[in-house]
Amino acid sequence: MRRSVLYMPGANERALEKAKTLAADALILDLEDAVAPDSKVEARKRVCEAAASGEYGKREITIRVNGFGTQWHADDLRAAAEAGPDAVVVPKVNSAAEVHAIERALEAGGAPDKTTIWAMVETPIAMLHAHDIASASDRLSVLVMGTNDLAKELHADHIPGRAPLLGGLSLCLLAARAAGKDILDGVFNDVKNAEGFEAECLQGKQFGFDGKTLIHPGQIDPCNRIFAPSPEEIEYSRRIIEAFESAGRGVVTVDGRMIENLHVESARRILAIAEALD
Ligand SMILES: CC(C)(COP(=O)(O)OP(=O)(O)OC[C@H]1O[C@@H](n2cnc3c(N)ncnc32)[C@H](O)[C@@H]1OP(=O)(O)O)[C@@H](O)C(=O)NCCC(=O)NCCSC(=O)C[C@H](O)C(=O)O
Ligand SMILES: [Mg+2]
Repeated sequence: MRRSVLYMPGANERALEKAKTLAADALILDLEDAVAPDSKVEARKRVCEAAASGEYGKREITIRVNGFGTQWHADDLRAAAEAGPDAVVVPKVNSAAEVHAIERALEAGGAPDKTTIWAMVETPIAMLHAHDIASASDRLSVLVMGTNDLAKELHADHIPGRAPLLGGLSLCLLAARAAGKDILDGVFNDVKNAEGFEAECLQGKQFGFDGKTLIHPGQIDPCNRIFAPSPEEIEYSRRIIEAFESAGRGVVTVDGRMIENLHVESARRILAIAEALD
């Protein structure tokens, strides 16, 4: 499950420690935006030690390296490959060729097979290349929306409902699903605005995102709740499966709504998620 995926500044030892007790499904130990240039090298060492420590239980552990064209990129990738996290998160991926370069760097650095690539899509060109990126490699398992960078590049405002970003979000979702990959929604910056956060989680869930990236521990519980099947969804899923199976024909109605096999498949997916979370 990747409902809640928390970024943690790689230079913040207290946060790295605290994360061992948090209910996030996955952690992104960050070397990019949350780490000042002077602290990059020290943070790299700290984050790689944390990733290799095995002290984070069943949480997925990922390392976000600095991007292409930065002075830290190659050394970050080399160190991350050696640490062997569940995934390496690469910011501002713009093409399939960049995915291939990451793949080669991980292989050259001796990364274990379990270390996959999470590609961040956060520029206008990445929106337009989203399917090329998502399908470039079997090692790429997840697309991650970078909505702060995307809004910056678009000269867009951050507004409730995210109208300026919907085109990009949709393109990336289409790309991820067409390539059979997971996709995570971007972060919500206003950490004290619980109502706005829940509305954005719900929007992401309704769009079809697998989960959301987070910046604060207070965002984990509402995110886990919203991205899990609700009791109503579970109950409805059970009823439509039962109605369909007992009718023994191609189409039935439940609560006045048409139910075909494709709805039953969706209901089975929801029940499988609920069971996995139980
Ligand atoms: C946003 C914050 C700077 C807020 O910090 P602060 O006001 O200090 O938070 P609190 O005092 O409420 O913190 C309470 C305790 O929780 C711990 N904490 C806070 N954040 C985290 C975290 N992310 N992971 C783990 N633990 C965390 C504090 O240490 C406090 O602990 P304690 O003292 O024991 O009570 C801050 O939350 C923060 O730095 N968040 C992460 C920022 C970050 O990682 N940014 C980069 C990723 S987002 C991004 O880049 C998106 C993308 O690229 C895009 O383009 O959109
Ligand atoms: Mg970004």
